[in-house]
Amino acid sequence: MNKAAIEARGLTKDYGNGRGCRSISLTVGQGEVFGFLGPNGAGKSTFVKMLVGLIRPTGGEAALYGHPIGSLEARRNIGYLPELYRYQEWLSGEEVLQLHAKLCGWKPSNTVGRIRQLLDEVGIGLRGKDRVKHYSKGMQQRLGLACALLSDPPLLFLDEPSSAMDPVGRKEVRELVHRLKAAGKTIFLNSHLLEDVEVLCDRVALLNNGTILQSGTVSEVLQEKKLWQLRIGGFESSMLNWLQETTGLSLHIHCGSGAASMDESIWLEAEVETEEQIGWLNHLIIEQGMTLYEVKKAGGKLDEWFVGAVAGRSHRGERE
Ligand SMILES: Nc1ncnc2c1ncn2[C@@H]1O[C@H](COP(=O)(O)OP(=O)(O)OP(=O)(O)O)[C@@H](O)[C@H]1O
Repeated sequence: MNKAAIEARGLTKDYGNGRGCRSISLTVGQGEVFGFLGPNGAGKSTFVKMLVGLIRPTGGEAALYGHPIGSLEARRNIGYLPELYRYQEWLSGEEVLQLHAKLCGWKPSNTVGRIRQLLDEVGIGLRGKDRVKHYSKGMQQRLGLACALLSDPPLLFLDEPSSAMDPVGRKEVRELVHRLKAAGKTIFLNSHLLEDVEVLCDRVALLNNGTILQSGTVSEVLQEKKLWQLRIGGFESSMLNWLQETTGLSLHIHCGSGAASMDESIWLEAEVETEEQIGWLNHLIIEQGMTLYEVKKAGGKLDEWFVGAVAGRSHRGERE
C-alpha cells in the first residue's frame, strides 16, 4: 500500500508565548492537492516549516512518505516555496538555480537544459541572465517556484505561491498547479486565494488559533450546495412559486447589485445539488417565454464558509 505523502499526528509548536500550532493531525494522500487555509497568524506557515524540517516541533510527530520529518529521506522528496522568500540578489536567476542544483549534488553540465526549461515554465525564461536585484517581487516569486520544482520532487509545499503576482501571474500559477496535479504531484497549498483553492484543491483544512476547525473535501465543507445566478428578462413574480414547485429547488430573487437593471431583467438565485438541475431550470425559463441573458455560478462560497467558520472565534493576532 502507498504510504501517505504527509501524515501528522498531534504536531505541535509552542513558541513559548502560547502561539504556534496545537496538536494538528492530518493525512494527505499521494497525488492530492491539499488547501491549508486560515486567517493571518493562524499557524499555517509554522505547520509547513515543521513539515519541511525548518523548525523543530515541541510535540507530536509527522512523516513524509513514511520518513520522519527533518530526516534526509523526508527532505529528498520535497520542494518548498516559502512565504517570505529571498534569493541572493547579486546572482542571476540562472545562477540561483545552479546554486540550488549544486546543493542537490548535480553536475553543472546536467543542469543547463533543466534550468532553461524551468525558467520558461515559470514565465521568466527571457530574464534568466538578469540579476535578482533587478527582478520585481513577482519575478522573484516565480524564481522561488522554479527552485521548488528544480529536483522534480513528488511533494510540493507552496506557501502563498502567487501573493506577489498580478492577475496574469496568479492565473499562470493556477495553471502551473493544474499541470503539476495532472503530473501526479502532491501539493500542500497555503493560500488566501479562495477561488483558486476551490478550483484546485481536493481537500481543505481550516486552521484558526493553531488548531484545525474543520476539514474535508471542498464540496463537503460547502455542504455540497452550489449557488447559481440567472439573469432573466420578462420575469413575472407569479413565476417564482411555479418554478419552485416544478423544480423542487430553493429559488429567490437576488437583490444584490444587479437586481433590476435597465433592461428590467432580474437576478434569480438558485441553490442546486447537480448541474443537471440548472439545465432543467434554464429549459423551463425559456419554455415559459422568458429571456435568459446570463447564467453563472455564484462565487465566494468558500469565502463565506471561511468567514462563517472563523467568525466569533478569538483571533490569534488579538489574543493575549
Ligand atoms: N519565531 C516565532 N516566535 C514567536 N512567535 C511566532 C514565531 N513565528 C510565528 N509566531 C507566531 O505564531 C503564530 C502563527 O504564525 P504563522 O506565521 O505560522 O501564521 P500564518 O497562519 O502563516 O499567518 P499568515 O497568513 O499571516 O502568513 C502567530 O501568532 C505568530 O505571531
